[in-house]
Amino acid sequence: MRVTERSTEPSTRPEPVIEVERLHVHAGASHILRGIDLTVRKGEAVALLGANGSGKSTLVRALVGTVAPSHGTVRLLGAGLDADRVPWERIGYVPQRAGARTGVPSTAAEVVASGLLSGRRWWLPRGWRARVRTALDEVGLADRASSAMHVLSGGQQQRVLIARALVRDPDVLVLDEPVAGVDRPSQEAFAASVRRLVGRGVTVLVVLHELGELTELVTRAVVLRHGRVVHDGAPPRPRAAHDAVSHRHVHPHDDEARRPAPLTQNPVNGSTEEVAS
Ligand SMILES: Nc1ncnc2c1ncn2[C@@H]1O[C@H](COP(=O)(O)OP(=O)(O)OP(=O)(O)O)[C@@H](O)[C@H]1O
Repeated sequence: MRVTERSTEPSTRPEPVIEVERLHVHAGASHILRGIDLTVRKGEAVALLGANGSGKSTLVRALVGTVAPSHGTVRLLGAGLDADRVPWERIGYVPQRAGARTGVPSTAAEVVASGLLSGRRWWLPRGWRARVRTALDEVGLADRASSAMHVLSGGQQQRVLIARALVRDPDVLVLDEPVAGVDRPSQEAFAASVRRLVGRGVTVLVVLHELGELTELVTRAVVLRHGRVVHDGAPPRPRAAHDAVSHRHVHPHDDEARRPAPLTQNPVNGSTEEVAS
């Protein structure tokens, strides 16, 4: 009998937290995601970049189960999305342009507390006030707990929504353009919280148009173009020459786009370009 040798060495790589394999998403006749493979491991801070319409939000929505794949698989924290065993309480999600207006005037603390409710649990857990306070403190809004949402700036409202995701004390945080159009203090507060979270071993996947305040923090960038991954590795470096708004971008055709290449990022609009060799 032939015995297959297997290594008894424990793997030193952190375990995968997000696993996407051959993911395709269609919407009507549109083929939006065209075979995405992506593994994010525990403790990574990954930026998902790409031009408008490249599929970033669709990928994130497929990850959290709000968009159904037409083909392929998604696993979160080791559980397949299709098997309905994902521990959602360990996952924080901030959707793109999440509306803070509910029709009912709510305070920041109430909005954050709603993050402690889940599909199966309609009551707040013991100690919820302290958790809400900690989450608001995390985004620099400890003093605004009892402020009504509508009196907060757009950036502060967005920070409250981030606190709503943080109040679960998640192991994984998925954010879709959390700082788009928000004021500078909110961007800085956001970067500071991500830094603390990553320091605690939380895995972060964040859709961004530009790395901005997160430049030093993000260790890996995944760039989408036309529904495909065209770069997965070191974050693109901003280049001074691209600062000009008038700068023209080259968008290669699909065939060229399949070839991964080193990229630089236009800091103005977040689009990426291949480095001239
Ligand atoms: N439900 C839908 N029906 C039809 N087309 C859709 C649907 N959702 C997304 N799309 C299209 O799929 C493409 C990818 O959209 P998606 O929002 O994922 O891109 P994105 O990279 O997040 O863009 P942005 O940076 O502008 O947010 C776009 O062309 C969009 O118009």
